[in-house]
Amino acid sequence: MDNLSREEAKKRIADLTQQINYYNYLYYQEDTSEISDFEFDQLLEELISLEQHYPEFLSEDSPSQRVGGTVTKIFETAEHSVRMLSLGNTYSEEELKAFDERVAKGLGHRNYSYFCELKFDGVAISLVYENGKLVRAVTRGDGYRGDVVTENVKTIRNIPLSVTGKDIPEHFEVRGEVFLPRKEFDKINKQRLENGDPPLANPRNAASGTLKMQDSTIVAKRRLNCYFYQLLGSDIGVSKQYEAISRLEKWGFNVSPTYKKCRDITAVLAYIDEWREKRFRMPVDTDGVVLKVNDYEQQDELGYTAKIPRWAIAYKYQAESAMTGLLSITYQVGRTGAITPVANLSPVSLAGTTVKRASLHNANEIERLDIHEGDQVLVEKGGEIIPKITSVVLDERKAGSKPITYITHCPECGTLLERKEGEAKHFCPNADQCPPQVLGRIEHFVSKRALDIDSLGTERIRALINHGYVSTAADLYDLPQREADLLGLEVTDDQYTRCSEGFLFILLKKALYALTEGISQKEIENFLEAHEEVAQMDKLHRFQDFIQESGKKVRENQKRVEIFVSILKESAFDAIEDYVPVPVVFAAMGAVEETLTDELKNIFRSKNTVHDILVNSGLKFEDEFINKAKKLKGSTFQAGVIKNMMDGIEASKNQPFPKVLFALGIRNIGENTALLLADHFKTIDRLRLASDEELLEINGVGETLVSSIKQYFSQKQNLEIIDRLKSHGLQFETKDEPKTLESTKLEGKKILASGKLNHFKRDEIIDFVQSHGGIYSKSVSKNLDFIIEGEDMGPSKKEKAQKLGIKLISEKEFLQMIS
Ligand SMILES: NC(=O)c1ccc[n+]([C@@H]2O[C@H](COP(=O)([O-])OP(=O)(O)OC[C@H]3O[C@@H](n4cnc5c(N)ncnc54)[C@H](O)[C@@H]3O)[C@@H](O)[C@H]2O)c1
Ligand SMILES: [Zn+2]
Repeated sequence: MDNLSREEAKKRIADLTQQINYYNYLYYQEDTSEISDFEFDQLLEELISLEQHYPEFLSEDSPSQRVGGTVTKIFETAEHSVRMLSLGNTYSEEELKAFDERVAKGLGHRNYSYFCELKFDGVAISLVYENGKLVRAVTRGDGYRGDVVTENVKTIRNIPLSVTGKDIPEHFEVRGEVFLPRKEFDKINKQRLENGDPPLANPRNAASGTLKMQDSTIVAKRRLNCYFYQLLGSDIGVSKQYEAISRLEKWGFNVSPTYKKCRDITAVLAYIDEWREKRFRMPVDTDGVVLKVNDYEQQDELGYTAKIPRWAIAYKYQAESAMTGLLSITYQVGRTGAITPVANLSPVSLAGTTVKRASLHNANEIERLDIHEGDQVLVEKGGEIIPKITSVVLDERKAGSKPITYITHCPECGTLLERKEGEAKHFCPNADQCPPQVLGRIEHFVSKRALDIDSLGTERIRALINHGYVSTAADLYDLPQREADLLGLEVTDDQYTRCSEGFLFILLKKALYALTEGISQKEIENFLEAHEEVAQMDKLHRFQDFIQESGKKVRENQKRVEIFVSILKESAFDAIEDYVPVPVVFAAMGAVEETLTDELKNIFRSKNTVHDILVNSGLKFEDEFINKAKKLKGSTFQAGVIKNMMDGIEASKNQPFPKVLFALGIRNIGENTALLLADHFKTIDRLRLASDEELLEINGVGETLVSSIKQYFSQKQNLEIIDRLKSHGLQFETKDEPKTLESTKLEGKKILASGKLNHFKRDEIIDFVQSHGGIYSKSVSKNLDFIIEGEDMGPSKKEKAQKLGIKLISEKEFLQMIS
C-alpha cells in the first residue's frame, strides 16, 4: 500500500469498489458467487484499509459503508424498526484479540463476558410478532428495508405462527438465520443432476433463492429451517443476550444448541477450537463463530459503525483445502442431454469427509484451470458441499504431461456432441436414442400426473432401456409379450459407471466379492468402509492381508486378487475410485484375454451390464465362470415385480385422453394445456390436423405452442408411436359422457381461486367452475379471465396478477355472477 501513489490508490479504490459491488450484486440478487467468501473478504479488507489511508477517497456509498444487499422488485417491502446490520469478520486470532482490546478500551474495564455461537450460513430474517401472532417476515435487504416474504416463511415448519404464555410482550421482533439443511440441499442437487440441471452452488445460495420464490408451495417442499439469535422490543424484560436466547427457546423458537457464555477472550478461543471440526456434524453449514458482548447495556455503550456493531464480530474458519492427484475425468449425461465432466480424485480427507470426486461444470472450467493428465490439484470444500478444484499445483506437474482433451462424442451413445453458441455446456443431440434422455421422456410418460404407472420407477426403466427393451413409450406396451425374458434381468443402479473412453466399470466391492470365495459381501463392505481414505491400489494390497486374516480359501483367493491387481496395473484404463473396469475383472476370472481384441473392446463399451454381456454379446463362456459372474450382478427382476409392472401398464390404458396427451411430452403442453386441447378437439387426429388459425383461436394458445405442436406432428417417428399406442388401446379421444352443466354462465372463462374460500373446499371450487362451463386453471398466467380472491391470498401472487392485469374478484362477487 505504501508503494501506491495517491493517484494509484484512487484508481485502486474505484476498481475495488466496482468489483465488490459486482460480487455483492451476484451474491445478494442472483444468489451465485464467482469467487470464494475468503477472496471476497480479502478484497473488502483491502478496500477498507485503503480508505483508512486515504479518507479523502472514502465515499458515502462505498461498499465498506453499506450492508451488501438490496431489496428485490418482486415483493412488497417494509422498513426495519431497528437496522439490520452486517458483522465485522476476521480469519485470524490476532485480530480477534485486537477486537477484544477495543472492547475493553471502549468500556474502560474488563468486566464483561461474551456470548458465543456458531455462524450459520444462511439468510438473515426478521419476524415481527404482535399480540403473540406472526404478522410479518422481512429479509435484511439493504439493512433499512427488506422484502416481505411472510407467506414463504410461514412454510418453515418450526417457526411459530403464534406464541402464548404469560410473559409474551405485546410487540416483539426476533431475528434469525434461515438455512437449508445440508441433507435437503444434497437431495435437491441429486435431483437436479439427474435432470441435467446445473447443481446449486451451496446451501446458502439455495436458501436465499428459495426464500425469494414466488410460489410458496415450492418453498414448502424445500424444507427450510431457521435458527434464531436475537430478540428485540421495548419491553422484553431481559438485559443479557444469554437470557434472551433462553427466553426464545422457552417460547418455542428454534435456537442453536451451540450457544455458550464465555468468560473472556481465552474462553472464546477455546470455543472456536472446540467447534473447528465438530461443526461439520451440524445439520447446517456453518462458516465461523459469532461472539457478542453479553450485556445489553454494554452493547449500547459500545455502539455501531455505519455497517457493523462494535460489540460483536465473526471469526471465520478458513475453508479447508487439500492437495490430491487427478486420476481421470468422466462425463455424465443428464436427462436433457447436457454433459457434465467429473474429476475422479485420489481419496483425500477434507473437512470431515473423504473426497473422491469433484465437479468441473463444463469445458470452460477445465480450460480455465488448465488441467493436465495426472496433475496434482487443490480441492476445497468451503461453503460448497460439492468439492471444487481451485487450482493445479504446477510445481508437481510431470514434464510432458498432456492437457485434458474434452470428449467429442457422447459417452452413452457415441453421438458427436454439440455446443450451442453462447452456452457453456456440450449437449448430446441424439434425443431419441441416448439412454439418459430416453429415460427422462419415459419417466415423464409414466409419472403420476401423466399415465401414473407407479410400478415403473427410475431404476426399472433404466434397466429396461439399457437392456434394449424400451426406447419409446410405445415399447412399454410390447413388454407383456416379452414377459418371460424379463425374469432375472439386472436392475442396474450405481453399481456401474463408464470411463471417458466408454468402457463399463463396476463397483470394486462387487468385483472383490466375485473374485473371492467364502467371504461375504457384508465383510467386503466393512473392509472397504474401514479403508475409505486409502487409495485404490493400496486398498487392494491391504485386501490381501484381509484375506489372510479371514482364513478362508486363503491361497486361491489371494492368487486371484493378485492376478487381478497385476492386470489392472498393466492396463491403460482410467482410474476411478471405488470402481474397476469390467474387462479386467473378466480377464482375472479367466473369461477373456488380457489384451482386448477390437471385438471385445466393442462389447465392453456397448453392453450395459454383466448380464447383458453374458447373454447378448455372442461370446461363449464356461459354465463355471457364468456361475461366479452371478456374484457381479445387481439385483434382478423377480416375478412379483414383473407382475406389478404388467398390471400397471394394463391399467394405464384406461387413463383419459388429456393425461395421454400430456404424457406424450410435446413441448409446452403442460397438464392444463393438455386439458384445454383435449376438450377443444376431442381427438388426437383433429388436433394433429388443426390449422394454425384454428389453434390460435383457442383462448390460451399462443405462437410458441402452435409451433411445438406442428413440430411434434411433423415427425414420422412420433406418428408411429401414436399409432402403436392407439393399437394397444390407449385413449386418444375424449369419451363423450355429456356432462350436464348447471349453467353456461362461465362458458370459456379461465378462472383460478387463490387463498382460503368460505363456500368451497379446494376441489369443490374446481367442480363448481367446470359445472358452469368454466375452465379451472392452476397457475397465475396472463390467460386467466379472473382470479377469485380468497382470504389471505399470497401478496406475491396478488402482485403478479396485478402486474399481468388480471381482474381480481371477491368470493361474494363470484357467487353473484352465478346466481
Ligand atoms: N463470494 C462472494 O462473491 C461474496 C459476495 C458478497 C458477500 N459474500 C460473503 O457474505 C458475507 C458478507 O455478508 P454479510 O454482510 O451478510 O455479513 P455476514 O453474513 O458475514 O454476517 C452477518 C450475518 O450473519 C448472520 N448470522 C449467522 N449466524 C449468526 C449468529 N449466530 N449471530 C448473529 N448473526 C448471525 C446474520 O444473518 C447476519 O446478517 C461475507 O462472509 C462475504 O464473504 C461473498
Ligand atoms: Zn448421447
